[in-house]
Amino acid sequence: MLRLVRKRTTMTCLFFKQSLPLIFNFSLNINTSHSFYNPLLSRLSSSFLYPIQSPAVLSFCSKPPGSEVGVRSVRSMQNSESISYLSQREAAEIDETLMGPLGFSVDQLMELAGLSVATSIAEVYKPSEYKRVLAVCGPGNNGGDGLVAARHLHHFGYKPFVCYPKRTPKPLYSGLVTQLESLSVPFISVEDLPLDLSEEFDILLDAMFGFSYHGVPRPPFDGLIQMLVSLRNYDQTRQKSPAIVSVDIPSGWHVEEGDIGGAGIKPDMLVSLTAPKLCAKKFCGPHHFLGGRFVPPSIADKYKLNLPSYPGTSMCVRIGKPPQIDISALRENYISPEFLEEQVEADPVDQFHKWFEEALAAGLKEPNAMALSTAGRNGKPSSRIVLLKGFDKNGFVWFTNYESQKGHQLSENPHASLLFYWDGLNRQVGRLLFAGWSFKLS
Ligand SMILES: NC(=O)C1=CN([C@@H]2O[C@H](COP(=O)(O)OP(=O)(O)OC[C@H]3O[C@@H](n4cnc5c(N)ncnc54)[C@H](OP(=O)(O)O)[C@@H]3O)[C@@H](O)[C@H]2O)[C@H](O)CC1
Ligand SMILES: [K+]
Repeated sequence: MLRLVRKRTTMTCLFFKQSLPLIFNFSLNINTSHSFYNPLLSRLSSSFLYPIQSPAVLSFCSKPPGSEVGVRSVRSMQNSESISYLSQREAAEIDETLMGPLGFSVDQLMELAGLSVATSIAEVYKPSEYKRVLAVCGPGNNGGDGLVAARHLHHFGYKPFVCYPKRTPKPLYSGLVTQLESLSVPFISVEDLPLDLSEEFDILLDAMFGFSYHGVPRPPFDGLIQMLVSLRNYDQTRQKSPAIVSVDIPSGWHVEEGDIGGAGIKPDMLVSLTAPKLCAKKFCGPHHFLGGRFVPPSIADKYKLNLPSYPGTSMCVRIGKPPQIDISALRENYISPEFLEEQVEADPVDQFHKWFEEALAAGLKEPNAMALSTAGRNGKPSSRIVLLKGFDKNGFVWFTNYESQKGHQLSENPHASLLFYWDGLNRQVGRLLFAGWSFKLS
């Protein structure tokens, strides 16, 4: 039974299962991760190939043209040549102004600085691959930033460890330590650190010294800096060595001149705070970020700061171009809970419902976005992202325009495929195959 009722911009497609029982085919394929092994996948696929038992009505209606969700603006590239750099004196002066006439407290600024560091790390190093973070914290505020960052990283799903050999007996610092202890973040003494840090950690957070560093490093920081230096050279051929992330200044570098002598730490990531210091011009690692989103216009004007603007609600912004990426090396190592055959719902729609609830609960962005693939009479497939507007045992509903390519293709060829990609749940869920569409326009 095929019914077509036309209205200007909307279309509802209905499938009446009883009238087309032989050509209807509905399956749900599951691909969650590498832990989901193929034999099971193939059995599941075949077991799901059955007609829906209830009277099937699959409908989809259209949105008027122009009502599509707006395209998000793409973050513009920042030219690192035009960025402002601060001298050591200017950095200290800005700090004093912020915490004097401008009414900030050190706790506040440190919290924002540490959060920026944690979010910068999360932008580049996913906890699925870079879980174990050792924060090496110094005696001053740079060390405090490291303690704050470690706490946020814990909440972001990383496993932080802290080496904090010269503790500052001020309430701010002891509070930060207590907060980490309450999260069971382990503190490791210098003596207990493994000789080869690369065995035990995926990220080394260098929060030893910031813009007040001077002279040559005193013990135990001389040794700690050497551990980071010996660990990492750019030409190293290890499969994977820990990423070194420096807070504000690579520790041991001259604040203005940089790595004098060239034997210092070579971080993979530098998170400059407020504005990059002069030494950051010498930074040639792949990831330079700016954090400390608290600079008021009076400071920016006074120091003629030319800094990239932070996108949206982000606490960090990349400076300069992202490194060239080897597309063939782009790969996540997914770790997902085991998924066994006996856990699968008998009805694929029930299974989908369960997963959709999980995707909603996980707070994923637009979990109802799905790739719809169709092919017209000529058999050439085309895919696009559409939004699921509802589903039940009768089918899945989305909006389309009757005059659109997909509208034409579906009217010529009723076969379609839906695919949901739920990143964050490590789940590429569901290929839903339909056949036997009929169209009702409303
Ligand atoms: N406005 C901002 O951007 C904010 C940045 N923050 C962070 O604060 C640091 C600057 O913090 P500060 O406490 O002024 O300085 P440092 O963290 O660099 O360290 C000072 C301590 O280090 C000792 N020190 C200095 N040189 C050496 C050395 N060669 N060997 C051993 N120890 C050294 C110093 O001791 P001294 O006795 O030598 O004075 C201090 O104990 C900035 O870079 C940001 O990371 C804030 O968190 C928020 C605002
Ligand atoms: K540092």
